[in-house]
Amino acid sequence: MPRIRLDRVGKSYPGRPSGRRGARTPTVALQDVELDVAAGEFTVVVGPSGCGKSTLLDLLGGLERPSSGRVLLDGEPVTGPGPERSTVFQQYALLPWRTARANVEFGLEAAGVPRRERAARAREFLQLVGLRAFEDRYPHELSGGMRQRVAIARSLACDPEVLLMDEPFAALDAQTRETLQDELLGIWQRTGKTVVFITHSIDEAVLLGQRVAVLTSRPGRVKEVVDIELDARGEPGDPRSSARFAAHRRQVWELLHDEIDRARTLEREAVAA
Ligand SMILES: Nc1ncnc2c1ncn2[C@@H]1O[C@H](COP(=O)(O)OP(=O)(O)OP(=O)(O)O)[C@@H](O)[C@H]1O
Repeated sequence: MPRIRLDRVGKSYPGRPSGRRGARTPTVALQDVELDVAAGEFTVVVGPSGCGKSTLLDLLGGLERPSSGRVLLDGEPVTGPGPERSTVFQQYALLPWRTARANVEFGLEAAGVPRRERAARAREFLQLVGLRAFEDRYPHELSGGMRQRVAIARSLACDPEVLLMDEPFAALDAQTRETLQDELLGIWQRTGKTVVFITHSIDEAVLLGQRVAVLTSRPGRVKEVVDIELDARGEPGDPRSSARFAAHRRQVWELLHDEIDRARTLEREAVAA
């Protein structure tokens, strides 16, 4: 049984009232999405802007309910958020009045973990993301990359089985982004978590994903799932410069290209309407 199964999932949002009668045309964000994610797998989702990627992650996180179809976790329908899933967002949602360590402890408090164990676990996970020396710093004393590391440590400290990541590195400079990509891969290899990761970057998708699911323009469906085979993953040298990386990159780009064009046309039509 897959850890996650999206079974013909659709999601519509009520549209804004428009016209003299105030009629609402619903926005169909996702339609008939089929996707399985095995336990321990790193799956990346890419797709044109507005095709429903964040919606997909919200459904997995239990923050939204599907309008049709089923979202299953270990065979059971997802009915809300749960401790076995944790989301990392693009903007590091840290509490500014808490130190790095207290931010990591935050989720553990909610889970009822005793104080001593909280402190030890928070330190362990700050160590894992290379921030042990910064545990007493407040968010405003940390760089963007460090803050995002704290957010990742906070998610991991609760030991979720599934890590949901919504463009977690998008706001970072290129160098910090590469460092965090490498760190995340290392953490994933060590911990064996199931990861669903959303990105706009094809390079990031090919580097991180064992599989890359390419969505169509809205309403988003799975156009194709590309298996990424990068032997270089465990080898010395940067996998980004391998010939296989370039081939996968091209493959994903070709799948995405038409969808991005279609999404732009739809956007232009919507503006003109
Ligand atoms: N709460 C909401 N109410 C109404 N419409 C929404 C809501 N959330 C998302 N949408 C619409 O659903 C569609 C999909 O949005 P979503 O944010 O999931 O796309 P996305 O692929 O993550 O976009 P981007 O790549 O630009 O971040 C968009 O047309 C968006 O306007």
